[in-house]
Amino acid sequence: MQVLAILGAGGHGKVAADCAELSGWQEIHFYDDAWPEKSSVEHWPVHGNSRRLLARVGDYDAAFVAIGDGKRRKGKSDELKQCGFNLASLVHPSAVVSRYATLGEGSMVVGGAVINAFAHLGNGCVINTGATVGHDCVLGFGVHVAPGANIAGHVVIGDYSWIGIGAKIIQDIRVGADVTIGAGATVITHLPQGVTVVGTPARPSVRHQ
Ligand SMILES: CC(=O)SCCNC(=O)CCNC(=O)[C@H](O)C(C)(C)COP(=O)(O)OP(=O)(O)OC[C@H]1O[C@@H](n2cnc3c(N)ncnc32)[C@H](O)[C@@H]1OP(=O)(O)O
Repeated sequence: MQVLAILGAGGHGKVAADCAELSGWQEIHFYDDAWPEKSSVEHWPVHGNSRRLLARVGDYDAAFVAIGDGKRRKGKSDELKQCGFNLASLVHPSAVVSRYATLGEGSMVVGGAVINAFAHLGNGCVINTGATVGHDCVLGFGVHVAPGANIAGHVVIGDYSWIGIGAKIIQDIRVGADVTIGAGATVITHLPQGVTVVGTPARPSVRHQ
């Protein structure tokens, strides 16, 4: 029996469990640092917090970190690896991942997403529902491409950047690390590290009083 531990019993964890079951994992055990207050998620019991999980490396074929924040996801993934866990990558059966693409460990590709030929994704990336990643793209660690976002060919995206729901990035664009692209934005210029952009064409977000 193939048993997977999922750390993070929130909405992202539920999607991960669904992807895992549909892709052949036979048993899912959740862990969450809100345990014991949080004792279950839907019909899945929560078996402990991350400290408990670290002590149970021999009980699992692999672990998956389902924490939305990319930096926390990376931190917890590193801890698990150092303790000897294999990190699973999860691909929903309705997603299409080119045989010529590479997907880093601890990543998840959700239903209806497409990753095209010669795209290379770092560890801990999330390609969410119906998102597309074009040919020859390079995504760093912990990049989240939210549902329905589209990334054209030859785009480079730095570590931990967040591509908002329904956003578009045209071809050959370079997006720095820690960038946030707002929902529905259209990115047509290179973006420096740490910026938040919104709108079409995407511009730095400014709050008006
Ligand atoms: C399965 C899942 O659920 S995955 C989750 C998917 N969710 C997402 O992708 C969410 C993406 N997040 C957003 O779009 C957010 O609005 C953010 C990150 C852009 C907000 O960034 P902030 O810098 O905090 O923006 P803030 O809220 O201060 O707004 C600043 C200005 O930008 C505007 N703004 C914010 N978001 C957007 C947007 N997506 N498009 C256009 N304008 C926007 C605001 O209206 C405001 O303008 P105003 O002062 O004239 O009203």
